[in-house]
Amino acid sequence: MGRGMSPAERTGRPRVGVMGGTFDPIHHGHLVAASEVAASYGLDEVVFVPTGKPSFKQDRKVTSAEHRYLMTVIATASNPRFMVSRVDIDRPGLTYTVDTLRDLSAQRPDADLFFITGADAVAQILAWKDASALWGMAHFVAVNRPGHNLSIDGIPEGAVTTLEVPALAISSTDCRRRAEAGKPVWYLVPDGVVQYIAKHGLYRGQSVESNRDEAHDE
Ligand SMILES: Nc1ncnc2c1ncn2[C@@H]1O[C@H](COP(=O)(O)OP(=O)(O)OP(=O)(O)O)[C@@H](O)[C@H]1O
Ligand SMILES: O=C(O)c1ccc[n+]([C@@H]2O[C@H](COP(=O)([O-])O)[C@@H](O)[C@H]2O)c1
Repeated sequence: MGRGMSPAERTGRPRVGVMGGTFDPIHHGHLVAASEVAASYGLDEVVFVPTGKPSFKQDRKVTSAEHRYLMTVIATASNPRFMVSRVDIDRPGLTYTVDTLRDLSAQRPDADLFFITGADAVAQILAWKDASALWGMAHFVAVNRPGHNLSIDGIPEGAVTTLEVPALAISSTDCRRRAEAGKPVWYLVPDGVVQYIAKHGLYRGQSVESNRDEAHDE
């Protein structure tokens, strides 16, 4: 049984969700997406994987990986089925899902992997590094997201399935802008993340670093 199995197929192997994201900061849209996919696909756990240097966000500043990692740990701590992995933040260079899945597969050779992605991310998936290799490494689950059309046109049949989840019009961009303007982010992000943002003065011009991959700069 390959990892790009049909989601309905029960192999007896652990079913592990992989929720990749920059999580700058993590918000309830991410958590609801992971929870809904876990319930619908019978996942045993979901591993949240904060990106190191997200390849599609090189034109913007991104908060340091350690802050994003710790906010993700805080946000997921109360759910016994949610885990957080450092594979992407500990790997040098730009973050690519082909590397994420390779590393997680090596750590969990017994598991079937389900990569969870929102409508905006799945729309670009054919432009991801080694896209054609991805379908054999995990099954992809695309969830709806307000403001984005959920389309899987052009993706090989059966590689991606879609799931309608409760629509939460929350984005990390909006959370950052609100924090920067001194507006509340209560109930958009978990309480502990609100407190973490305030404690470290995030999104007020501090703690951001360039997201350029200096190793690739000329
Ligand atoms: N409100 C949401 N509902 C469903 N999926 C979401 C939502 N927000 C983000 N996602 C998905 O979660 C994954 C990680 O998203 P990411 O960390 O980039 O958050 P974001 O809110 O899109 O951030 P930003 O606004 O900074 O671009 C992506 O697959 C994205 O599509
Ligand atoms: O592999 C790629 O080329 C690739 C390009 C863009 C995004 N991704 C992955 O998609 C997930 C969401 O990314 P982002 O930038 O929307 O936070 C995250 O796990 C990224 O590593 C992956």
